[in-house]
Amino acid sequence: MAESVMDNKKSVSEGGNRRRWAVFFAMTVLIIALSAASTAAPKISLFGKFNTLCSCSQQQWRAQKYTGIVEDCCCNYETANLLNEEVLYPSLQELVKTPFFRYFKVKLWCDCPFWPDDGMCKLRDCSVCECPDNEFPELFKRPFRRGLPSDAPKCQEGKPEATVDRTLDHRAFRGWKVTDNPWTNDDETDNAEMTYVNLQLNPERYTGYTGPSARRIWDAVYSESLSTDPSEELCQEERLLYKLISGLHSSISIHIAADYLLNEDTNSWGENLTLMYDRVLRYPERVGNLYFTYLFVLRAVTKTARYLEQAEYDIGNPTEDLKAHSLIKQLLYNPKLQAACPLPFDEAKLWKGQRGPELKQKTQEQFRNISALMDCVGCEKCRLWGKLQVLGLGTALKILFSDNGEDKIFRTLQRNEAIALINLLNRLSESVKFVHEKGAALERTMEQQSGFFPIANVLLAKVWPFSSSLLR
Ligand SMILES: Cc1cc2nc3c(=O)[nH]c(=O)nc-3n(C[C@H](O)[C@H](O)[C@H](O)COP(=O)(O)OP(=O)(O)OC[C@H]3O[C@@H](n4cnc5c(N)ncnc54)[C@H](O)[C@@H]3O)c2cc1C
Repeated sequence: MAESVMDNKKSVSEGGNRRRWAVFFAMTVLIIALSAASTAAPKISLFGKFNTLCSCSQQQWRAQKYTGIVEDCCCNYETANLLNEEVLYPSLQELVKTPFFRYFKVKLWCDCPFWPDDGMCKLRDCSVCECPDNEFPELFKRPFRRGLPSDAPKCQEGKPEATVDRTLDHRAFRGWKVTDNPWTNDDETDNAEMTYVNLQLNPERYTGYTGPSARRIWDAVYSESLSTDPSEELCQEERLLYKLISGLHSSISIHIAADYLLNEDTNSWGENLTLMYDRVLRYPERVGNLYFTYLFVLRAVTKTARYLEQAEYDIGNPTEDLKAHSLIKQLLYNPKLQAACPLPFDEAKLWKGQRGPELKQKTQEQFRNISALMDCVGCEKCRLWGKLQVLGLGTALKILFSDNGEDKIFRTLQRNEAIALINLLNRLSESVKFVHEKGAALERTMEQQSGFFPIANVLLAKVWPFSSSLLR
């Protein structure tokens, strides 16, 4: 009897346990289903209200996240993407490979005017590599044959003792002037410490430059570009520098992520999409600023069309010279570009108010300080691309905002400025292409990944006390 009562109790208790486990199991399945549903399509709030977005319209929303006019510009995202894909990206990719556009003159060994150099670069890839003799344009070599040491005609990147004869510059690029750019800190007319770098051999990619040194540069650059309180409403002129720098920063981050050292032991390189999402895509403002900078620089390039078309691309190789010239014309006078986005950015609207001249002067000083900060970048390759792109921005600013009259500006455009401008546009074009092609899918994936666990956690937190009480 006692045994049967015990058996009875045991079977009642086992039956109860089975029920509790079944309830717990059902709850768990429900949580997983709800979490998956919430990330897949319709948003279901915990309070039972359905978000009106259906799966399809949500996808549309994502695809059209960057739509309409790019803020402060005269061209929309859709046109910018289309033109980039069909016209600018293919032409620029070819153009930057030509000898004229791939050799950049730069002062790499510089003293930081603000604080001691604290180079934090971890990788060999941080340093700029030498370019082989056979890569160098013949015309560069000629003056050396007339008296200079015979081992001189090579790129001297990374070697402070190597210098480039200034007569070289004039001979190689007849018709290009050497004048100082008022927007930048470096004296572009001073060839003394300049070296030539083959940009094709020094791609902008992950270098391992990180930590307090890099952070200090960016912090200083942003505090210079936004001297006003960011909470205040800013006019377009006051936003200009911040947007240009932020767009450039997005582009640098995209290039780091697109060519990342995935495994140092095996030296394998590839895309780091998580990094791209974390640094750029999850912030729509940074993506918007990338498009802004792209259109701003594009406007500067199209504004100089007449001059760039007539300039000499003579590096001593008639085939290459012709190629550079015809690619430039192809790019500048592309009918699609002229029809779809004739004025990517309207510079005539700026500096008009009473404070216009004063604001312009202030902006120029701020930009000169930003350009001086590039001498503090503690990684040679980052400094190379930082200097090139800041000179490219300075050239765009000079083209769009000089008071000297168009002819004078164009006549004082330097070869190195044209190289910086075109290479900067190419970098931005690569970044825009990357964002356009991979951005939406990447955002979806990342949001799904991060969406599942928080929702599951919230549900577990709500359901767990109840279900665990059932288990007791
Ligand atoms: C001029 C320069 C060139 C560089 N070039 C290279 C390179 O070629 N290769 C390389 O590996 N590293 C390069 N670096 C370093 C790289 O940019 C980062 O600083 C580094 O990878 C560390 O990144 P982080 O995650 O700390 O964020 P960082 O990119 O250093 O950003 C610092 C802070 O700036 C803000 N921020 C970031 N992006 C934006 C944006 N688009 N708009 C507005 N605010 C933003 C955020 O608050 C962020 O926390 C360069 C640095 C500088 C200053």
